[in-house]
Amino acid sequence: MREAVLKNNTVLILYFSRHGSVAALAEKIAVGVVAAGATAMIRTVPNLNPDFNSDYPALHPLIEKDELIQADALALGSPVRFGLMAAEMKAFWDNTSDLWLKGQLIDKPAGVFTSSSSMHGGNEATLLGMMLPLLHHGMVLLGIPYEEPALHQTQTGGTPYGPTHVSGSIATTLLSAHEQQLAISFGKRLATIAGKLS
Ligand SMILES: Cc1cc2nc3c(=O)[nH]c(=O)nc-3n(C[C@H](O)[C@H](O)[C@H](O)COP(=O)(O)O)c2cc1C
Repeated sequence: MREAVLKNNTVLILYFSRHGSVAALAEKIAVGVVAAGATAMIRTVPNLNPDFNSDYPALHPLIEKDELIQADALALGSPVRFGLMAAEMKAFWDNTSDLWLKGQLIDKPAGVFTSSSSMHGGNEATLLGMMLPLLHHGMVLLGIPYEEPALHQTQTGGTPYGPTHVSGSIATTLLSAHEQQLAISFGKRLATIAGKLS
């Protein structure tokens, strides 16, 4: 963290996760948010798949749109689904045109995170795609600067576009040390910039 936050801002960490990997990243981002002196509000979105057979019990409440308006910053997470964000998360954003019409998210800092099973399975493409609705809403996008040593060192996940986890073929939710470090650093940065902008 470069500077302390100026007041107790709230960072909304909004994610979808089927097997817990994205949820594990969300928890680490929250650690960074809290370390920077801000409040972490973790929320999820409803499952849409009728065949859904998750081994991950959702631990966090479903998002209410007012919470998105009230938050000072946003970290948005989804698993990679064929190189894109999950339909569940896309459906959430497809239902935000009322906020868009009123410009209610303009100038809020935001960033994105994801988990893929394979190293080159589309995690960066997914992160970039997740940024697009946030840009349409006028949000201020943040990634992870290369001053963070783990970004140079990682042999697992973690990108300048946002935190990632490579869960592997057995879909482990255990994050590597570098993945954890980058998620924490990202949370600190979101909280710090939110404090500067508010
Ligand atoms: C329908 C579907 C599509 C997927 N597409 C990809 C993909 O394109 N590339 C990849 O590496 N992993 C892909 N995966 C694997 C998930 O992204 C990966 O297991 C991720 O870690 C799951 O996150 P979660 O544990 O939070 O649900 C896909 C999984 C599903 C169910």
